[in-house]
Amino acid sequence: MDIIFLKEFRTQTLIGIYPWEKKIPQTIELDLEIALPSSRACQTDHIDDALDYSLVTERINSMLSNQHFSLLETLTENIAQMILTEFNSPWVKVSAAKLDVIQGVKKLGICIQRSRKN
Ligand SMILES: Nc1nc2c(c(=O)[nH]1)N=C([C@H](O)[C@@H](O)CO)CN2
Repeated sequence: MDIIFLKEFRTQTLIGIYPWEKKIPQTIELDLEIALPSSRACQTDHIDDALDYSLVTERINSMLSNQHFSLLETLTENIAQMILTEFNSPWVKVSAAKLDVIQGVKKLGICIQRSRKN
């Protein structure tokens, strides 16, 4: 299985359970592993045969700029389901972390793995 990975992808979004978190965007850090539907690009060297990772970051930025999630759980689930359906990936791992939100904890978050149901 071939995998595209994106590490320490930082983006801004409204996230959290508290009233201030519904108004003030926070930086979150995403780590993604995206299984590829095909390894064709390894032979052809054509972007049309690849999963274009720049489209993934654009789509995530667009999703997160238009929505507020209360929980990191729902944020990661929405990203995972979008990647499985829109990018035809068979399997995805999504981690999302908040930075410096609890004293003494540099990063905290959640990591989920999801597979496409055929
Ligand atoms: N399991 C979770 N616990 C908590 C979350 C969360 O998203 N998932 N969020 C918060 C608050 O929004 C907090 O991060 C604000 O500092 C608390 N617990």
